Amino acid sequence: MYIHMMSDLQAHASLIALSTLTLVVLYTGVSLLINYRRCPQIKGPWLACVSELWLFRSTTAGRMYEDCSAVLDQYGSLARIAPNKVVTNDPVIWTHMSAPRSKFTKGTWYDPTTLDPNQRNSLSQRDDKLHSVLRAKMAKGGSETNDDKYSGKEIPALESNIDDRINDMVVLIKNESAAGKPVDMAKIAQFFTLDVLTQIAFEAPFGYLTKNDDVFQYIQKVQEFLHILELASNIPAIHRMLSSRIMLRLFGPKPTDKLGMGAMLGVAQRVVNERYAPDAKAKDDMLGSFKRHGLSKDEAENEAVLQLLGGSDSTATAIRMTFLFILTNPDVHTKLMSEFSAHRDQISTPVIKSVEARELPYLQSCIKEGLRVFPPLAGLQGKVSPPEGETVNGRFIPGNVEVGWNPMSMQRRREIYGEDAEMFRPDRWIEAAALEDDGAKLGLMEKTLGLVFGHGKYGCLGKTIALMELDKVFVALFQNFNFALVDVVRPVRTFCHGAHLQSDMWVRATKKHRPRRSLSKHASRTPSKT
Ligand code: HEM
Repeated sequence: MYIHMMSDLQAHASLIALSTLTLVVLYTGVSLLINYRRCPQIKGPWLACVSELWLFRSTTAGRMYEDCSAVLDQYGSLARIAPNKVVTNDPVIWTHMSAPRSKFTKGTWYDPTTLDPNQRNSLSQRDDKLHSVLRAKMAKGGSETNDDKYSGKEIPALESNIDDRINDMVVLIKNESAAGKPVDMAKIAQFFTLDVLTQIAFEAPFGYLTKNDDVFQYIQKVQEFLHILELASNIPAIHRMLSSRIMLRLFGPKPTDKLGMGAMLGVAQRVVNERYAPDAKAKDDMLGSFKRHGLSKDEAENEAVLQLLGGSDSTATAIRMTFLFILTNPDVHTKLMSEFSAHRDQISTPVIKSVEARELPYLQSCIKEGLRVFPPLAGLQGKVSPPEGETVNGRFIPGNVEVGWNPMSMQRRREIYGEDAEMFRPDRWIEAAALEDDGAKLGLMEKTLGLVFGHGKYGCLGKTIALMELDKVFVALFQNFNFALVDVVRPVRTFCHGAHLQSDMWVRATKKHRPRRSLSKHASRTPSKT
């Protein structure tokens, strides 16, 4: 009797186990099928078509950028990287999605770029109406694409502020090299961009260059945080988990922090409070412009800190990589120096003016080529298709699919830039300008290159500032110094987590002796304020 009961129970248990297993297999199979059917028109690695595991694995390994480039090579200009995510390197699709009246909107990728859980900023605002209201407030005149935001018109001292920071950078390199020390150009490039941006945002530079120090350990802390940010952007479930109130209270940046992003929020709070006080005097700078155009106190705080996140790593990468390409291509370096010599009388000292730099075609070609071969921002920046789906450039994109990009493979398209698109060759821009085709080729190249700053309703708000920095920095570096790489085997350490984390770009700098005005007379007199 007992034995009979036991065998009955065992049979029962086996039946339950089998049924559970069958249900799990069925559930998994149906889920994978449902996942697959969300976007069957667009092909990609099988794991990516049925689950988020492919994207998760690639992002945690820090290989998302290379992996997306490889799937685009394999599957064509639209490839699937998750059940409801695809990646593209097609400039027509990318331009279309960000056009002012496009029905595509910002996707979940942007959610983690919210710095304050109670307030979306211009980057993280996904509601198109609210986003355009915010952008219009931040822009002079509120033009549709708002390209004149942060421009010299809104901040009259912008150019002279950048000139002062260029002088600080030259002084720092001069001092280090006079002491016989190698200089880390990866660090110096970001000290420069952070000093420019902290001055624009908070009235005075934090003095990264003058102190030769990572003030608030901002660079170190942001580098640590970018890996998580990329993971949360690519995998919404991780973002939901990290953005819970408890997690934010425990680990989120707080204005009371002594270091990192939180410390920046603290400075932003203090400076904005002063500026928005009832008796505060109006000023002709970035915060003055924010206030004039109706940004609330909280919005101004958020936008001030967002600039640092959006504009310091990106511009620093553009400086580092273009510098490295010029330094390691002797023919390019020689042509650039010849251009500087030929235009010696038209180049202001100690710092070239932006309008003068725009008249130097070879310098401009180097800047364009650096941005092209190594686009500074590499996150997916996905835009969601309208619910009914849409056909763009001959490809149907089903509804509610997030389309991200891979700027590096977009900027190396051979049919646009030539068979040697992989190479840093500034002359391609000069050659395209000389073609007798009514500017067709050059126009296409410039339009495609422009996308490194985004486009239309989502275009970069800091493009004018970034280009002004680039106009000046290479003239200052290569006119003042001879450079040589310290480590020719590994000239720079570089990892990509949406932005490029770069360090250890050690060079030996030797001051050139040229009959120029003394730098010390023109060096910055702006006080540090941290
Ligand atoms: C070489 C340097 C830079 C590059 C390549 C770059 C590129 C970009 C890109 C690709 C976007 C996103 C476009 C999209 O969502 O589709 C963007 C947005 C943005 N950038 Fe930049 N950027 C640079 C420098 C700067 C600087 C210096 C600042 C600030 C002073 C800045 C502020 C912003 C802001 C506020 C946004 C959000 C715009 C919006 O969604 O309305 N950027 N940038």
